[in-house]
Amino acid sequence: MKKIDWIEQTLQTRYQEEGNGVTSQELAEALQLDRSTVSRYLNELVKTGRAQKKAGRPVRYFPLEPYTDAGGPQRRKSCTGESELLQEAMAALLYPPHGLPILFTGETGVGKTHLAQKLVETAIEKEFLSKKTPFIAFNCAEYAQNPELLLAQLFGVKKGAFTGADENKFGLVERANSGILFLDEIHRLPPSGQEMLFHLIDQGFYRRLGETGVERKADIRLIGATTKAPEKALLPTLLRRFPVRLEILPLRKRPREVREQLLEHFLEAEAKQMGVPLSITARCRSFLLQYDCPGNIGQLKSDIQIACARAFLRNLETDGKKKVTIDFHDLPTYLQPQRPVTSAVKNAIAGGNDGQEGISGNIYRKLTVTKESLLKKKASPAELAEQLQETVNRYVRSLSFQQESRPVDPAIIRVLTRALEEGGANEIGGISDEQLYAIALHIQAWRSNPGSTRIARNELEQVETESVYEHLAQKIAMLLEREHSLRLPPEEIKLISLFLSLNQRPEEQEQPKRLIATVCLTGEGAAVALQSWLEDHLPAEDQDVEIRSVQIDPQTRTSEKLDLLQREFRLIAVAGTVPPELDGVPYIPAWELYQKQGFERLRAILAASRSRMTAENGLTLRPSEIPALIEQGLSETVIHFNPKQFVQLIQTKADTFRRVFSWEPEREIGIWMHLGIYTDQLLAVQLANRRMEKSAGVLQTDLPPDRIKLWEQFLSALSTALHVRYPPSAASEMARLSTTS
Ligand SMILES: Nc1ncnc2c1ncn2[C@@H]1O[C@H](COP(=O)(O)OP(=O)(O)OP(=O)(O)O)[C@@H](O)[C@H]1O
Repeated sequence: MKKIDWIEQTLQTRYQEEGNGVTSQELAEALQLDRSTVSRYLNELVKTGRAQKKAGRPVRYFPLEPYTDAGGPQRRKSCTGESELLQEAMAALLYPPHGLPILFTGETGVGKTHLAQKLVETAIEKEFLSKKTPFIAFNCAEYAQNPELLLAQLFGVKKGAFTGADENKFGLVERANSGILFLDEIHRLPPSGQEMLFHLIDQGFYRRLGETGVERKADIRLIGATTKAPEKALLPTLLRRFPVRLEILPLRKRPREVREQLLEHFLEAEAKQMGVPLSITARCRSFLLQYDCPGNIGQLKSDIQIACARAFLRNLETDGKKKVTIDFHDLPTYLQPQRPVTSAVKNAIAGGNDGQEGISGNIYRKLTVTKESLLKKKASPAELAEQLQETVNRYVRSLSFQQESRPVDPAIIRVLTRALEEGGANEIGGISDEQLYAIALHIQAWRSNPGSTRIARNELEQVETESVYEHLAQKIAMLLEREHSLRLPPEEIKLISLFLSLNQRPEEQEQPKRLIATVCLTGEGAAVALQSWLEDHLPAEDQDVEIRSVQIDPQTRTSEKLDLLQREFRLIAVAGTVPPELDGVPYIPAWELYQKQGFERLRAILAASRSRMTAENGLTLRPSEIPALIEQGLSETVIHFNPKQFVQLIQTKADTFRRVFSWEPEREIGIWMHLGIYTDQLLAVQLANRRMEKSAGVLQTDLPPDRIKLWEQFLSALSTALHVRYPPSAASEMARLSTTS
């Protein structure tokens, strides 16, 4: 940076701190420059209109224009209303000699990451930083379940630091040297990591994991971000290292103009992608400007993207019209409680809450290309409509924000549940939750606007449903009338019986579709990114595999959505940043999947799941293929023991286990993978000298003792070979996992 810019910018910062002008002596001290040099530059700034001075003794200098505004008034009015924050952050980022660490706080989706990126871009644009300045962004939540790995990612690892660390690896701190390190969800750093970080901030030195000798030097400017109250989430010692803390307000607390500007900005961006003129109805615009948006800018953006995709689809279907207009019905379904149930609602119920960033690629181009290729293949209009709708549904699923916020009246759910119970729904195989929700939403829609559902009575009457569903639907109608004075017309009752009957078909007739769940702690970041990556990379023969992103509860490691999905699909693998509590389903960490071996492992799982699909034709995975698959699977996942040795140990006992538990091959792989990952986690805890998790003692179980014994013996052999200590409950836990319920 040029000296004059440096002086101008320090003048800015000082002025903000002190408010009543700065003397050349004060500036000279702050910058450790000679006073006469500083005076010279200050006068130059005054001459060129970038500062002003107030006569007196001593003379005081004031900044004139915020330096972030070199882009002129247009820029200052940037759609984000963020210029003051940027200005403050810029002053901190460039504060000599190495910048001051900055902490952005604010609810999810307020734009913390966006602001950090913008800050660095602006600094580069204005040549305060060189174009080559590295900017490394890392989300600490992604490895929070494995603190060792998290620290290894950040600080690097020394070869041999632990089993599996077979080469020296440098960390992100090294990559960010002489540049900027952005740590999102910084509160996820374990205390030891927070300590390493403030040592780095204070001293400019750090060590790779496992290194003991000389420290390494790194000169980084640090930006942290957190959704938590920093006083509660960070160690006080680290918190004190952040002299500049900037809170980004949630959308609801920001002026209306900010929302207007954001709306314009996102619409413009979508119009650009569409390549056709885009407009929006007044009703829709005013809705978007005032609706409750708990996911902040991220949600507003994804809601607008959904509306645009739907409007574009309508335009594509009606053809001819060259202009796309977004109207109220294009808004995401969960914003429209009075909207009748469509297949999109059903899909959204099974798949919502999928995040903000959207699937990769341009949805409009995808739609246009799909349409053209289907037309070439001479697809029927119905097929065309179905395919296009499905493309939009996938997109909506990947963007839909917080399905939980879709309101369903619990009173209606209660009536439905009671009617189904009393009507004997269990005897016909039960009704799924998704189905229940779809019906509840429909009834709710009908109640708030009885004319809106426009049911074609005559057509419905021609559709046959079995009497058992008609009976159930009658029962629902009766209870609704009795308890809520809601009298459903006959066509509505018929429709409900159709909803009920639809549920039964797929399970009886077809194999459920295969599913890969991508998971992370928010269900939005890594999970969505992985979902779209997988959608682009699935082998041709596995294109039928459904991929859904899911949030995992950090405490329980479970997910209701995943439970729901498993009723509809056959879950063959989970990939992501947190291994969920799941029996017998292989888990592939995200970082591994992006590497060759990880992807190979996924291919193996896909192939195994395909052969299981054709198992009825006698094509199934052979037991002899299993060890190689496990070894391959574990080789990139585990770092604390040698997978080859582990597999050899398994093979000594594999036949016995197979005989006792009669696993299917896929299940067997899952069980061994589970044990491997579990063992690795235990070793990680033990190696880090952390207290071993409190064992619940031997589990109360009614499993046959010989099965538990078998596991006890095997775990004891593993204990000796791998130097791992299993808690007393491990054997019964493994026996429970491996026993088919
Ligand atoms: N001022 C803005 N102008 C344009 N787009 C923005 C702005 N702020 C945020 N966005 C967009 O909104 C989305 C969410 O923003 P971002 O990821 O920065 O939020 P965050 O506060 O970091 O959220 P989280 O805490 O969940 O990580 C991103 O797609 C981002 O590009």
